[in-house]
Amino acid sequence: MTKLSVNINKIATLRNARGGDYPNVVQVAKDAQRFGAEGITIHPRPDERHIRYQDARDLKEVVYTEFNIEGNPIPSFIDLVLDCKPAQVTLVPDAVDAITSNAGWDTITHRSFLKEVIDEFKRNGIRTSIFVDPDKKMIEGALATGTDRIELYTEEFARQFGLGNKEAVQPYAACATLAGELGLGVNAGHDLSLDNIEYFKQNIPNLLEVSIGHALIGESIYLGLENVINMYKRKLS
Ligand SMILES: CC(=O)[C@@H](O)[C@H](O)COP(=O)(O)O
Ligand SMILES: NCC(=O)COP(=O)(O)O
Repeated sequence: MTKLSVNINKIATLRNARGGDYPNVVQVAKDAQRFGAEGITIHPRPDERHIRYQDARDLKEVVYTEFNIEGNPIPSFIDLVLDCKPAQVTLVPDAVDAITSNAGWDTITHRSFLKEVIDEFKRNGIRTSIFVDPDKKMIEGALATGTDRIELYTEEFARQFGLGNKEAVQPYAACATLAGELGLGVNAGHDLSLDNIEYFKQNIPNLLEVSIGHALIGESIYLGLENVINMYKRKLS
């Protein structure tokens, strides 16, 4: 079974557009779980352009499914995660000024840094995942960091699938197979959508979890959040 973790960054984007507290991210997290989400993902960025650090603290009180906090492990992020103690932390090497996540870790170059950070999270009982491109060398490098899981960065798959190139799933399938052989769990995310999720799921062995936000919230404008969550769950079952 593949778990659906709903990324609610875009709810915070909408809230922040007016400076108030509507839509309320805590209420949306509660509702998403009631509608069937098996996890809630947030990605607090240093400029707090959407999710704020305080949101993470508020959400930890209501997320009874799997709480997943993503981000670049700068000192303030590490402190936040250790304070919130989510079920999972996903490490993403995003630059402060990146519009969105745009690359996976070089797990070879950054091995000792990742290992140090991962050790600290694991000592605190937090499962770790690292965001990686579908490159076998990076999966092998991930093993040496001590991480529990990898998250396959799926933007290129989504782009190619949209162009009709279904073969683009192959490097992801090969990396998921290798990760399984090495004992690493496999998550995936970025630009997954109702259009591409079923094909991705069918082709990726042992896919434990997908985190989906941008498309899922956009689709919910037309189809409603409850309906969309259940559509994803059917495609992932
Ligand atoms: C890690 C990742 O893949 C991202 O998709 C991210 O969580 C989305 O971040 P933004 O919502 O800031 O684009
Ligand atoms: N880890 C990926 C994620 O949380 C959501 O990415 P996207 O669906 O907003 O592209």
